[in-house]
Amino acid sequence: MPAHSRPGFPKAPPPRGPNSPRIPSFYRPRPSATPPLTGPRLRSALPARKIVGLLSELRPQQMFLRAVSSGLTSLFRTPGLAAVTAMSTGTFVQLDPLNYRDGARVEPVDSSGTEKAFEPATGRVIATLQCSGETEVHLAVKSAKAAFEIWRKKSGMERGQVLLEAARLIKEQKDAIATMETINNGKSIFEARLDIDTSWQCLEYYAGLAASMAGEHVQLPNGSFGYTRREPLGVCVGIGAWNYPFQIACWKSAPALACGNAMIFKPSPFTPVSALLLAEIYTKAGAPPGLFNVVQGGAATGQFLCQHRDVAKVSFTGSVPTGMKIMEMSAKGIKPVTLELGGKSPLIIFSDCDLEDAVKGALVANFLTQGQVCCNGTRVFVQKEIIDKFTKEVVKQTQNIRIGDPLLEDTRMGPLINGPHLERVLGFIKSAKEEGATVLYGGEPYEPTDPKLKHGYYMTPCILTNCRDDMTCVREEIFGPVMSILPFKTEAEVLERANDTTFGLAAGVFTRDIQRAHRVAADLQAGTCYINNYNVSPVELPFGGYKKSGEEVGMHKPATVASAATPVFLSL
Ligand SMILES: NC(=O)c1ccc[n+]([C@@H]2O[C@H](COP(=O)([O-])OP(=O)(O)OC[C@H]3O[C@@H](n4cnc5c(N)ncnc54)[C@H](O)[C@@H]3O)[C@@H](O)[C@H]2O)c1
Repeated sequence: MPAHSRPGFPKAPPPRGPNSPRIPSFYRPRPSATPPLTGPRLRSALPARKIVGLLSELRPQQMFLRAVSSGLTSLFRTPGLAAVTAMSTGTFVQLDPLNYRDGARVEPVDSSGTEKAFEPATGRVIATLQCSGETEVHLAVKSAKAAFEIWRKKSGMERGQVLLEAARLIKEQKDAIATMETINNGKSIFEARLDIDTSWQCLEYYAGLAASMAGEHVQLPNGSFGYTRREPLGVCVGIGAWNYPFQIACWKSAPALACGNAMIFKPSPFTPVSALLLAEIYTKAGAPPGLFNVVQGGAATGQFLCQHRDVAKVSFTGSVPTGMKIMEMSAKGIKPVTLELGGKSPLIIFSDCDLEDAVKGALVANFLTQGQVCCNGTRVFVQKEIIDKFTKEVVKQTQNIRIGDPLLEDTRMGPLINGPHLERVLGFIKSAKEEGATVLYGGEPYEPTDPKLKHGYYMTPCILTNCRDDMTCVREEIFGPVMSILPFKTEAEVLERANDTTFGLAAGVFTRDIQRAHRVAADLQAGTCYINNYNVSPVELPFGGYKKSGEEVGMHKPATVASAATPVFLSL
């Protein structure tokens, strides 16, 4: 999941009707007299739940911020999330409990160890989380089951109202949530705000769907009739990645809750903080306590969740190797699973493109969130006639990307998520050079001039040329700001090379030839294909993958985003 608010795209969708292509997958499929349908019938649905309001309004006594300024350390109660908005890099520490159960923050009753969460911009520890043990996971499931019994009896309209209120609260607190996201994840505040927009939009979207998801009436011979009902699955588990922490929590919980389920969400241990804000918002919006619980932890906690006999479904966002384990565990319990996994997506730039847009598109496809985006178009295929011109311009624009304190308004690239990940990304660049690639620009550790950022995990965005399809940097997901440029001659050739991958999350094409654009989009084996744009993710469209990028059981329903908007420009 991306997850993915994308700049330059039309604004907030209104709630949609039942015929929308994006059907939640958290309903229990029911036997039907009619031939099986794709979409609603094949998919299942997640739990719905209220939003708990602001931290300050809910439990001011539990929210502390440690402010470090001018060498002095003070501990004070926050006057609310608004205080977070006003915070600067290097000052936030989260001391509240990070689990959420029965409508309140709690410490887990048992734990399988602790994990430290960092502020990537400074390398400071901002939270130490207790990894929930088996007993805590069981308590979270028990609490969610009780909430489910209340929630499943609500009408779709009632569930939609709670989701709408939650969306409103997110909107109201957008800047504060975005600030928290930037502090814990490192993405620029400019991007974090866009993520929060697609978060509340998702809740609004499913709020609109909730009341209209219905079963069918079927006429039978001799005046008899039959009908189908749409029933929620029960307690669903959401497991998230660290690159879009709040947005992933919303994108998983909104469809689940809209369909009448309860959800237990486990964030990545790298980004434990913002899911709590969503839990509090749901509670404040009127969800019964327990409907959206948060348990913190790593692999062991995730396994307890997946293996729990009362968990009906697992929705996972993360890497392919973990996705395989999740699928295996879920198979043992005959549980449906949704997998949103990694990618190595192609971006194809034909010589008849609008070059300026194509360059912007390549930047957006590679450097958002410091390149830590699942659907990034990191294999940039450029037609030979324009490759020199394209490369020169893309290097020029990349040099202008402002790297630094992610909370500053004009920063466009912040730090990577942590030290080991930065080392891993730099390792890919080293091996690319060893295999014969040329670094045209970047790919080095970077130290911003501001001394408080000295221990942050920064690097310069990297552009590689002289790449071949068989190189490690071209085949494997790097998950960092590394663009590989590859020349091509013909449409047929580039299609074959673009599809020659075990992934299939996204793809892009830049051309002025409208017929070619749609022909190529149709032949690309990818869950989403962008035409003359990249990395826009409207909530109305499905987001899934081919091959190892993951998908729900069922037919591929690839989305093509043919954009009239210009790709957002990353440099200032
Ligand atoms: N397709 C999408 O929508 C999408 C969106 C965002 C990120 N991603 C992918 O996510 C990956 C990066 O995220 P990551 O590093 O957090 O991935 P990861 O697979 O390491 O971890 C993802 C989550 O799974 C948990 N986990 C790890 N081992 C587990 C186990 N054995 N059982 C249960 N849970 C377990 C982690 O604690 C974390 O919450 C990239 O590959 C990226 O492409 C995909």
